[in-house]
Amino acid sequence: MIKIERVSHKYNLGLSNEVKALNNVSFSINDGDFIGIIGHSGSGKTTLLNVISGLLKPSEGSVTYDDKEIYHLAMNHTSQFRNRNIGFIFQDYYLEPKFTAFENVSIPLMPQKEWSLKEIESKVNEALDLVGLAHRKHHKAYQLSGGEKQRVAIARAIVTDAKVLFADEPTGNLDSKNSHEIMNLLRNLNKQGKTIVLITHKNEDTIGLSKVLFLKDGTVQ
Ligand SMILES: Nc1ncnc2c1ncn2[C@@H]1O[C@H](COP(=O)(O)OP(=O)(O)OP(=O)(O)O)[C@@H](O)[C@H]1O
Repeated sequence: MIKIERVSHKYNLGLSNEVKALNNVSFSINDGDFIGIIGHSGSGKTTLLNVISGLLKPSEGSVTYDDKEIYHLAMNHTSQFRNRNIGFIFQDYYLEPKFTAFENVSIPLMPQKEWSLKEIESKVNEALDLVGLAHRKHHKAYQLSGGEKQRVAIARAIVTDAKVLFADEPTGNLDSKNSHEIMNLLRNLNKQGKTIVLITHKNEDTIGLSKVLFLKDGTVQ
């Protein structure tokens, strides 16, 4: 379970110029939830996602995973915790364009020296199979369509067996057919036990989710 308690965040731009991006946000995420975060541009969605996922220490408040406060861990433990437990999916995919689909998906397994090359190969193949892209594994990322790129990014997010997936507008660059397919893939991963936190602009993406939070000016409505 993830608990977000009294989280506020200010970006300090110097010369007493600051932006209050989050204001006293509290909610919890149960294991197996599929949470949607929706809100207008600038309402604080990405800031909130970065705070919950351990990328951005908030100015105030706490984020705990099973009673472990992530921002109290030593810096290297926070990144180790993220690498093992959390997968990220972004609107712009962030793939290495000249790496193959297979190589892109293998990247998160590299810092965890516990895997042999054989184990890495089987995990990557399994993840690519799960997203329906086994037949494109030797394609370089730049040779893939947008929908295929997002599938590779999802395979990369799940290859470490991460329990929680954070998806920041994963359908933002896709047409409606591909968006629908990516949302179905995320729904299936959720049915298989992944906890998912999704940021979206699109109301239709939030249909059937366990909880939808509407953010306005940094506050949950
Ligand atoms: N690094 C930063 N430095 C200063 N201000 C920032 C920074 N990042 C975000 N902000 C400001 O914080 C507020 C919330 O931004 P955030 O990116 O969280 O919103 P968002 O809801 O994700 O927006 P969008 O839907 O447009 O991506 C905005 O007013 C933004 O200008």
